[in-house]
Amino acid sequence: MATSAATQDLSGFIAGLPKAELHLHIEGTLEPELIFALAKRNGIALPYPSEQALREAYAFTDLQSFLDLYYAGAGVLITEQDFYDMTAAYLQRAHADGVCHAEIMFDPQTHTARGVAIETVFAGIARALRDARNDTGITGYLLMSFLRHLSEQDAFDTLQAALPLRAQYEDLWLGIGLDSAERGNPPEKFARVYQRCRELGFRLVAHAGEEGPPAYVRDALDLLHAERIDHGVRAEEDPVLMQRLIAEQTPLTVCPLSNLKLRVVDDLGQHNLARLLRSGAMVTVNSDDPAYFGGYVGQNYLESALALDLSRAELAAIAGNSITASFLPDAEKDKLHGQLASYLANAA
Ligand code: HPA
Ligand SMILES: [Zn+2]
Repeated sequence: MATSAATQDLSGFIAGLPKAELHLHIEGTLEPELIFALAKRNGIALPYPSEQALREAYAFTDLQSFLDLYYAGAGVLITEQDFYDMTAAYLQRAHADGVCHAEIMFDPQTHTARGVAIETVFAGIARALRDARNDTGITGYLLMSFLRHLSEQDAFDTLQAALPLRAQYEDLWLGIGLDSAERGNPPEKFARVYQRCRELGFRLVAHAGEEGPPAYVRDALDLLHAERIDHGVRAEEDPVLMQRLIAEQTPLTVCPLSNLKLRVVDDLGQHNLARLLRSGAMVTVNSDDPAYFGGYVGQNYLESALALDLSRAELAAIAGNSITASFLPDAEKDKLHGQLASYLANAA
């Protein structure tokens, strides 16, 4: 893409915006270089001759074609140090992009199914979060996500296995998510799991309306009691639902480059992000699986701004929404909103 002086200037403005990233799968931050390094460290043979060849395989046609490679890539994660290294690399990049706070999804079932202990997964990710907090001040929460292509029982078993770890990670593990193949795996499949998580006091998010129909968004709200909708872009096809999302200011964690790479939209200029924002929806911009979709959160802001003609005020509104829509305590949100306001005052 063009890197004119104006684009560089915009990119700098975006990097300086204090923001939260709310839709990020940590396994989706595994860059080909790290996949190869971890494969070597763990004595795992990869079916690609080079990092470049792996990157070239990232030509997706839909969500499932991505998920197949994403789960295969995660197969190099074996030790606590592997989970640490992956998470530390993400947090460093996020910090450079002006992310002050990240709410990170992780998929324990992807790892436990391969014989990796759930304790190992939690420990490596959590250690990186705590170190990054000390080193750079970036904060993070964890959203443990259930794979929706697996059974309700598998989700219950995962919850059961994770709960003994809750006290140890109570500063980090705040919520529950739902990801993987959406079509054919409607929210209702996990209504009882979410009910249990709600009773346990977890914050609730769910992917809906990425490839699935608007009814999945409605059911994520009504049956799962999701407080935020991950993606949600297809909600626009149902005007009544859209009015409800606006009235209730339900956050949508939109991921423009993901939608482009997974062919939810044909080109970024046709993405509904700007329309949703301008109609008053609580939209945020996020990277989803940045190693696979061609950009971290700053790149998602930048390419969206260029394709959709988002003004600097609109970009700042999106950053403000990300703070509002986070699960941070109100005092922390106020602090970040204050930082955003002073940044804008100085940038003006
Ligand atoms: O965009 C996504 N959608 C569903 N599941 C996922 N798991 C990682 N990324 C995604
Ligand atoms: Zn996602």
